[in-house]
Amino acid sequence: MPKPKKSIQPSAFNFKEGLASLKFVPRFFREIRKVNPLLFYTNIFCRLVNAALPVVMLWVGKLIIDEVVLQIAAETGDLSRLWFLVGLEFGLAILSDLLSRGISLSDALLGDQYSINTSVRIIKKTSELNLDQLEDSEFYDKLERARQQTNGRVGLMSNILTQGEDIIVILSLLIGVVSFEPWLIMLLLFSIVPTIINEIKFSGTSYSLARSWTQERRELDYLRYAGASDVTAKEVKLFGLSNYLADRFKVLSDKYYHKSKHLAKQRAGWGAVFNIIGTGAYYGAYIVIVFRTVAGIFSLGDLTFLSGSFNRLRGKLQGFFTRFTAITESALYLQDYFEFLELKNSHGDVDYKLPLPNKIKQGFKFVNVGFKYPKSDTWVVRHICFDLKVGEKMAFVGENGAGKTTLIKLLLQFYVPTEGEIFLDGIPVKQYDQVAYQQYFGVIFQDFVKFELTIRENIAMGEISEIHNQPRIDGAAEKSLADQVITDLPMGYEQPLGKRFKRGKDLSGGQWQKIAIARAYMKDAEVLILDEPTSALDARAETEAFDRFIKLTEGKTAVIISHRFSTVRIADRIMVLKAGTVLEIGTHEELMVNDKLYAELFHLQAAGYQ
Ligand SMILES: Nc1ncnc2c1ncn2[C@@H]1O[C@H](COP(=O)(O)OP(=O)(O)OP(=O)(O)O)[C@@H](O)[C@H]1O
Repeated sequence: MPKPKKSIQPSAFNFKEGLASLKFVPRFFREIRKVNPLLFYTNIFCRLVNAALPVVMLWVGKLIIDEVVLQIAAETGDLSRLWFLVGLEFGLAILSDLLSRGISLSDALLGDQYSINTSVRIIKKTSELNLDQLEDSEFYDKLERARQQTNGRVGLMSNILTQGEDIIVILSLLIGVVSFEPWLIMLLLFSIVPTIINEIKFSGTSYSLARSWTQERRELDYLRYAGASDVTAKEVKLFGLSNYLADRFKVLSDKYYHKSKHLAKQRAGWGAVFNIIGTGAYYGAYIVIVFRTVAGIFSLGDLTFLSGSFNRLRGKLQGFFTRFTAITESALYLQDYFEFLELKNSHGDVDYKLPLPNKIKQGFKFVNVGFKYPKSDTWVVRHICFDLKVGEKMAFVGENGAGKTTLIKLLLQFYVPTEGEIFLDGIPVKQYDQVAYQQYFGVIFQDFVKFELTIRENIAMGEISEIHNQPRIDGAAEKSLADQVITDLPMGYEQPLGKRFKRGKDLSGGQWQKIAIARAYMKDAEVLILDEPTSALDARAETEAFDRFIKLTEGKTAVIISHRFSTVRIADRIMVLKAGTVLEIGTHEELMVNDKLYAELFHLQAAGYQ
């Protein structure tokens, strides 16, 4: 049984850190307000009115009891004031109920809208970042914590607003109690101090435990996915992996469970002890109030008002402190979310970026380019020098891991070369505006995305603003041979693909590739790159796809990566890579004469077909 790698301890939590995280709260509220100002202000208004009600209701209750006592003693028979007071209390009770429901409703609606807004921002932020950042596991930890932000923040919002509401309730009740018996406040303080100590002791521990487990939680999510998803189901069944994955999941989650159980038990144990002390203090106060009432110092109404107010005050104050720690913990997640939003593209902000030429004039030039992936000491490619001339069709070939895809990623500025420089029309590519630069390219990678959306959307992803431009979509589908796939589907372009959704239809590997290639044609890009997108096509379809590609992209610059030499040979020039360096470069005929790796591999494949 594999064991989780390290022992995870929640780091010691600093109470000050919790307090400091509160500085994110104003920004949080500004964002919620922006999401729906009307709902936001309605919520605040309802809470303000609701906050004034408890003390008013307790006071009306006191007046009712005093009136009842008066009526019993005086026997006047005039009950109109009593009925008025009862009616008033009834009205207040209904108002309080309506306000509470209004608050819950607006909390839920605001929370939903805010979570949608947060998810959208996370998607957009992710798209702004560079590939080296997206491929980093620390990035995934940040993303995971930011994602948690999207669900849990409804609670934070209502906690903070309830806190504000409770401050008003506490102040109004305090004024009521102090005006009768100032010393009761001493008892009150005594009754809540244990709660405060308890909260300070444990505040932040849940957050620091959860934070220290971010990576393991991602691992758990992944194991859940690997063990229970349509994508992995075939192999899980065939290799009998279900128990292995389930056990691995259980070992890791049990470890978390034990840690959080220990924390929860400690919290509950201490909480119970401190609560008993607090309850003792309350009953001390209650006994004093009862004695004073018996001695005739307080009326019966005063008794109910004071004991009611005291009890509520204690409850509200306890709630205030408990909620306070919940708020500081949640605000720490807020900090994670805002930190995520502030992530900068790793290529940095450069004050001025050159505009791109409308048309490429000369082409690209790699000068002594070398690259190591982040956090790696290995040169994946090195001393790479070649030209990709405008209008040229170039093919990259080489064994697995030779560095072909890496060169494409460098050309696309997904990564910056560790040494050397890439030029476009004589200017280093990093001087151009990166977003505009990447728009130059239409690329289909070997691991292209199978969007589980309609065929129309899958093709239009190449140029999404043209999704309703039927002739353009038809043209792209025809060029990539996807039109044959579409004709056979009952819903045509509107056919949802994949198995995830209702009416979805899955395609064969080759059919998916044709749809993906249509995406490249959809974009009227200056440079087209096909990174092994035809590996699942049958031999006839692949040859046809490449022939078409060469013809249809007449005048455009293109790069093709393929392991099939029979198709690669039609490229203008072929670059052969070996272990990250350029071994040979030239036309098919030149390389055959050269009689090195290309000629060897070509003969090897040709022999396989004989
Ligand atoms: N994101 C990454 N982080 C670290 N190393 C990577 C990453 N991507 C690729 N590599 C490493 O870089 C080397 C070159 O990979 P690359 O994908 O460029 O090869 P390739 O020639 O396209 O191979 P194939 O024909 O198998 O697609 C490999 O050794 C690979 O392990």
